[in-house]
Parts: sequence; structure tokens; C-alpha cells
Amino acid sequence: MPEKLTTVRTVAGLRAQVARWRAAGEKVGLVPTMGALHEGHLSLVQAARRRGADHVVVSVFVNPTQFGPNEDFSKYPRQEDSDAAKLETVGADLLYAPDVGEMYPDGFATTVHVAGLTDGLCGPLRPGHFDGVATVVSKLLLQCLPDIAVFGEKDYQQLQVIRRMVRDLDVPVLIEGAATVRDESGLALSSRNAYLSADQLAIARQLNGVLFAMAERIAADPARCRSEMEWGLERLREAGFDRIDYLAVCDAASLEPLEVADRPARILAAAFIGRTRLIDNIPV
Ligand SMILES: Nc1ncnc2c1ncn2[C@@H]1O[C@H](COP(=O)(O)OP(=O)(O)OP(=O)(O)O)[C@@H](O)[C@H]1O
Ligand SMILES: CC(C)(CO)[C@@H](O)C(=O)[O-]
Ligand code: BAL
Repeated sequence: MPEKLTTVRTVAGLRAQVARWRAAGEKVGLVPTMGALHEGHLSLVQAARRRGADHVVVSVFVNPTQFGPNEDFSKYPRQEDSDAAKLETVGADLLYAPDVGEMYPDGFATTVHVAGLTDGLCGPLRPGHFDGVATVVSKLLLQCLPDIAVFGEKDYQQLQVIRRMVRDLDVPVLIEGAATVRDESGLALSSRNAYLSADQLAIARQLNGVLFAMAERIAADPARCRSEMEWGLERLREAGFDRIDYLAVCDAASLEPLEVADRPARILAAAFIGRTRLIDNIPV
């Protein structure tokens, strides 16, 4: 029988529970999130179980250090009660919901920076974002010391950054990526979709179609990267996106931009509708 979901708010509380599972020889999975949970997050809990975790810890922490000064930290949705109810439906075991003081005690002075992979795409457009992510994910991994941690491919650059950070710092955890969960129109589920009006949602729902069309045409002719990017940018403008941060065809591992998709590649995009910034990516 799965245990009922319990909530802990301190590193000591988290470690005490994880220690009990370890003493019983059981494997622990960690799913880091910022809450406002949807089916995409719940799929990560299920993926952790499928990949061998006997118990799954889900962290919910809206991490201030990964938001820029003009970003949506204060309005980011916080809904712990409904998050807990959703986690129960997929049999998560522990909700770890620290406050900012627990995560960043007075005098906190350390930053984890992953070079190279953060030079392009979201990196320069959200200065400091990946330092905030790498630092808080390092802390979450060290606080919980899970056997595996699962992250969504929806945040593809983030996933690559975390893989590199874990490899470089010899963190003893297996990092697993999980496929993007989409709605019936193909729109990638995202907590920020809740900011969109009905008209804006109709625009958002066109993003994935443009990426899938580009992927099909580039797969047929790998030298078409540049012309397909121009085609895709035009389609996104026509669809009504207000600002396109990037639309790029990149090497799937290094995230270097590609002119010719002659190796595993990924098409990645970030675009604004009003003040809401959406991201998506798919393989070629
Ligand atoms: N549609 C999705 N499918 C699979 N995983 C997802 C999906 N959306 C988010 N995730 C993953 O869930 C984890 C937590 O992400 P986060 O809490 O930021 O959710 P989000 O919906 O991406 O929110 P935001 O709108 O802030 O980007 C990350 O590993 C992220 O990649
Ligand atoms: C990994 C993460 C939980 C770190 O705050 C966040 O960036 C997210 O929700 O993807
Ligand atoms: N989903 C990644 C977290 C962020 O955008 O800050």
C-alpha cells in the first residue's frame, strides 16, 4: 500500500524521512518543481517510479534566485493544497516545501555556474537564471540525496545544464529526462499557461505546430535549417506572438546552433504572448 503524502518544510525533516527509506533498502526519487502542478509534473512522479524509485519526493519551491527583476516571481501561482491533492492521486510519498529562509539562510554566498551550455538560448535572455537553477538544484540534490531525479524535456536547456552540473560535480544521482506532456492541441503543459486569456491560448496552441512542421521538413532535408528558421519565425509572427526570443535548430547535446542537421538535433523556441513567456522544443 502506498503511504499517505506527508509534507516537510525543513532539510532535517526531509533527511529523516529519506534515512528511514534508505535503512529499509528502498530507492528514492526526487522531482523538483515550482508548484502549480499539472499533468506534466505528475508524469515525472510516474516516471520516477517506472525508473525504479520505491518512494518519490516532490519539492515545491518557487526559487527567487532564478527569476530576473522584471520577471513573474511575485505573481507565480502558489497553491500548495491543490498541489498536495494532485500528488496524492499519483502516489507521491513526500512533499518537500521549504521556505526561502530554509533554502537561503542569512549569509548564503554560493553560486553554481555551468559555463558554455548557458551561453545561448535562454541564458543571455534571462541573465542569472541558470545560475539560480543550478544552485537550487544542487542544494535540492544534496538535501535529499536521491537515487534518481527526474526533469522534464519541456525545459530542455535546463535538463542539459543539470546533467552537466551533476557530471562535473560528481553528484551521486541518476538524472532522467521525461517527455513533454501536451494538451489535445499539442500545447506543452506549463504552469504559466494559466496566465493566458482564451485569445492568447489560441495563439499559444500554434507554437508546437510550427515546430513539428519545421522538424518534418528538416528531417527530409537536413541542410534546410536556416530557411526553415526563417519560415518558422514568419509563421510565429503571423500567429500573433508579440516577441520571439529565439527559434533555433541546435545540436541536441551541446546546444550549439546548427546550419545542417546532420546529427541528433533539437528545435527550441521561446516567445512572448503579452507578458507571458512560453518555451517549447522537439527533436529532429
Ligand atoms: N508539460 C510538461 N511535461 C513534462 N514535464 C514538464 C512539463 N512542464 C514542466 N515540466 C517539468 O516539471 C519540472 C518543474 O517545472 P516547473 O515547476 O517550472 O513547471 P512548468 O510548468 O514548466 O512551469 P513554468 O510555467 O514556470 O515553466 C521541470 O523538470 C519541468 O521541465
Ligand atoms: C528545476 C526547478 C524546480 C528549479 O527551481 C525549476 O527550474 C523548474 O521548475 O523547472
Ligand atoms: N520551468 C523553468 C523554471 C523557470 O522558468 O523559471
